[in-house]
Amino acid sequence: MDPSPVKKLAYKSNPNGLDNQAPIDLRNIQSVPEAHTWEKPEPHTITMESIPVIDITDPNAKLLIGEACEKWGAFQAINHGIPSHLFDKAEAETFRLFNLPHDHKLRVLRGPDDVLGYGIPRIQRYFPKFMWSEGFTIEGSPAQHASELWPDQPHIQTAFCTTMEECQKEMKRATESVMELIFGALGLGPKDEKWPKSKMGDNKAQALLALNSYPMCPEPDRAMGLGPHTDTSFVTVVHQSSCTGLQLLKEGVGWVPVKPVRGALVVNVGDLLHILSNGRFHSVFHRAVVNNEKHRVSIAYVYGPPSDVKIAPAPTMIDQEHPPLYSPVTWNHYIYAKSIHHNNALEYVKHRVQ
Ligand SMILES: O=C(O)CCC(=O)C(=O)O
Ligand SMILES: [Fe+2]
Repeated sequence: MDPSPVKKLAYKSNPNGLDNQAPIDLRNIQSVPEAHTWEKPEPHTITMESIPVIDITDPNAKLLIGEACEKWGAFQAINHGIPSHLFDKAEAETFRLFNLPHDHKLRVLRGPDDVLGYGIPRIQRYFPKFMWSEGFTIEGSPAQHASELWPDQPHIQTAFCTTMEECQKEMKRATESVMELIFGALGLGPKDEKWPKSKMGDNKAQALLALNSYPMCPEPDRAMGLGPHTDTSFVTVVHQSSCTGLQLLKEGVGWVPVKPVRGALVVNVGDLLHILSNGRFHSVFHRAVVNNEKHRVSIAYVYGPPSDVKIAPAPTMIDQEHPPLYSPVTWNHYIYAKSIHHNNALEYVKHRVQ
């Protein structure tokens, strides 16, 4: 029996690719090694524009979210009900993990085709240079990994696991509230028979908690925390703490920093939501830059449909002027397509008119 649907996600490693490697210890490095050097990454734009901050309990939230997903492909959600002290605890546990000696973290290194545990970013395979970051991915209880990380400290294992489990429970609840509004913005009401409740119900949605760590970098202009990418998910919900680093690509403007707002969750539209919206919602290119002052961490909840559900443009998004742009695709198949076609994966699932 497979205890975890998420483990089936097709993050296939590339035998010749950089994604097969273990992270190096990025602390105490005096200059950026050649394999980690990004030549002149485009600087961010100086602009007053930034993604909207939306109170999800506002009676207009559905409308505002729809506009934000069209214009930006992202927004910051406030009043989502997750108490700030839970994020303070989760952030403290995240630092506790990434501040461990490097060889301790390597005890829980992800295998080549594993999704869970410690490793380089999931998107590394798409880039010729290493990124200035490390990650730890959780689905459900991280107890097994915690016992390997802190073998003689059961109280630390318990604190880490309890916090991460609580964090997933709360992120799930908040993300489902946001998704309900997003579905509503697409004209898919809670009573809709066809979609989404009937398909997303029974707690079958797949989700991962991804802890990201960006150690201080001696030459931040020659390195990249996470290279420009879109997420494959419906949405990725990010708690980015007080340290800035996340930037979104806005057409005609450039790279726009996402200002940290205490307690807010950054909601990024992923490729599957772009498909569901028949191209109306924008799956946003984003990246994470690094700095030489502060070790930054972020906590991302990657949320998508159950493994057996094919995602296709919603019927409400289709009419004579808006024919379906994409063929139905499962999350798994889409991840596989993306591992081959990278940024052209959406083109690959474009509906081929006979
Ligand atoms: O660290 C961040 O702010 C962004 C994380 C992210 O883009 C991801 O986990 O996919
Ligand atoms: Fe991302």
